Amino acid sequence: MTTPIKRTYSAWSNILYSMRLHWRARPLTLMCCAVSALVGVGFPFVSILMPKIVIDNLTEGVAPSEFILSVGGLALLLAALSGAKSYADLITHESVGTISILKHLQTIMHKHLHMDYEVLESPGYAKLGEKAWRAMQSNHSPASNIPRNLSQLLMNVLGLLAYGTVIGSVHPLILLLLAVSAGINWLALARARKIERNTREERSKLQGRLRYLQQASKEPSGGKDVRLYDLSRLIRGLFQNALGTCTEQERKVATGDMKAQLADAALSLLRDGAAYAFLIYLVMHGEMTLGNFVLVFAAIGAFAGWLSGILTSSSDLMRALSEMSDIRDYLDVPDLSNTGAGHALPSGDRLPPAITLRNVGYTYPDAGKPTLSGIDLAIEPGERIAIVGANGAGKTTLIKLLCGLYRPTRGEIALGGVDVTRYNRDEYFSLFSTVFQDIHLFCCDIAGNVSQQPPDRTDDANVAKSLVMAGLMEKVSGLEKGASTLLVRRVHADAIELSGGEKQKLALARALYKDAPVIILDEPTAALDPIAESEIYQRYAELTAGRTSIYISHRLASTRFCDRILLMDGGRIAECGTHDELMRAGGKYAEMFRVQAHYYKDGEVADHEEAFHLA
Ligand SMILES: Nc1ncnc2c1ncn2[C@@H]1O[C@H](COP(=O)(O)OP(=O)(O)OP(=O)(O)O)[C@@H](O)[C@H]1O
Repeated sequence: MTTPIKRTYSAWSNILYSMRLHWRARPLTLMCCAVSALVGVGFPFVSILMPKIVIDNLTEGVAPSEFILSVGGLALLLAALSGAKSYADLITHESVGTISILKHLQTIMHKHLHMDYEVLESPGYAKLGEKAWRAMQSNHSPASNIPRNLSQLLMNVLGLLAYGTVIGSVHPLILLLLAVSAGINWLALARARKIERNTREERSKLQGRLRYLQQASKEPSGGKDVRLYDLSRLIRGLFQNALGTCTEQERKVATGDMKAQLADAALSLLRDGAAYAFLIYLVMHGEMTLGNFVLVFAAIGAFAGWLSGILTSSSDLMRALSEMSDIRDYLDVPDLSNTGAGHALPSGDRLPPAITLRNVGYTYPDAGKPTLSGIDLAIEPGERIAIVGANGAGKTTLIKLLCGLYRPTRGEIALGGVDVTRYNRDEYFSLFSTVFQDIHLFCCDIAGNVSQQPPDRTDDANVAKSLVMAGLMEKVSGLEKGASTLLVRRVHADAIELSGGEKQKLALARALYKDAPVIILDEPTAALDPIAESEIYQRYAELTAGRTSIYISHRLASTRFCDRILLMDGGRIAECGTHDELMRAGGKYAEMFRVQAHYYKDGEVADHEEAFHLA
């Protein structure tokens, strides 16, 4: 898997996407956006029309009833428009950003839960994520407010047209003056937006780093090292550095914005001054009525507002659309595996057919060289395989490939002769019960952590049986609420904490509960005490009965109860055979075994070995 590709979404595509999202969630918000735009022009227009009508009526000496009718009618219209605007603004304010954020959070959660693990883990996807999270920082972020941006833009355009018509009817020269100043303003704003665009990638990266350091400072798991190794100075230094660069970048953007605003203010002063002088000239020479003077005077003042409104709202819209692309890039990363209908899984027999690896290789995304290469292996149904090897030899990577979390970048893995990529991904996952080295507990009770299902779908008898087999029942039955005891204190105040070994037993119980035809255990006893470990060895045959099993361990002696041992070295299977065969071969396995055996007293080794033979 390579780094996810950044797509290009046109402005129209992002607008449609956003409108569709809001329309599906709450059509009223879009209607209110439209109302807000129309009333946003109508209300101020009627407001500046009113003084003209009052003056015209007075200077023309209309009848009092006609005066009251026209002015009263306008006053009522103003009240109605004001009410409509308040209501529309209330709805759009309250809903637009919130709808967008909630919808995206929901979609992202769904995406995270269902996407290919390989993509989820890839650095390229994490980079896309930084940008997307930045774009969704709050319900006020631009990308969350596209309908409001559009409404603002529409209002400003309509305002410009309406007021431009009024001003143009007096003298087109005034309009030309206003248009030229708008052009200059646009250039200043475009420059500011360019700075913002050019620094966005860097700012996202920096914010990602800041978030990581924040996280590192508060994670209890890392808190021990922070204190005992006095890491605080290092973390603070890195944080200060990132913060300094981040502030510098943000300042660049703010300075660009400020310059654009200053240019706008200076131009407005010049432009309005010149236009007002021209109006005064027209009135003094009798070329304009007093009523029209009042109207156009007010229109010119507001015209600048519509103009800068267009510039600001279109620039905000561009930014919002560009940030929307960041969100969609993140959401639209495609799955690589087959999530549709797949080849039917072999059924009937409980054991899955043979799993065959042919010349399998795997290179991590963005890694320079392959982690695994040239793996040829046929795992027979019901076979008990042990995988051993030095740190970083590729054992965990191999099992991630086997259980479908990764796709080989070379060669093929087949189940019953069928390339596993042809099976539906989730159906294929159902074949495997796994215990990985890093164990995650979920914020539900112990039973839920074992069954990985909601309470109504949890088989309590199976939970109890799995806990007994994993050696955790003694602990659980000693708890006041038994298997209903909650885990994860960060979420539940009355939750309990499990020790490292207890977590490992819980993970084993989880694997046993699932009861899949293939069980994969990656150093499942690393955190167990010697008695618990020995019990697992003795029960290994029972635990894996009727299943194909793969067992990774650094304690070579513990792998003797397996049918076959694979020794991995440098991403390849270097040796393969039974314990006796490998010892006779006198290769790396024999060397590693002797190094370990050396640390056991003869008697202990003998006891240990006896236990293995029982399995
Ligand atoms: N997500 C990853 N991205 C990039 N490289 C990785 C990733 N996971 C592991 N590696 C690299 O792949 C190599 C093999 O790792 P793997 O975890 O498969 O080794 P292992 O044999 O299980 O090691 P150990 O005995 O320490 O658990 C390591 O050198 C590691 O740096």
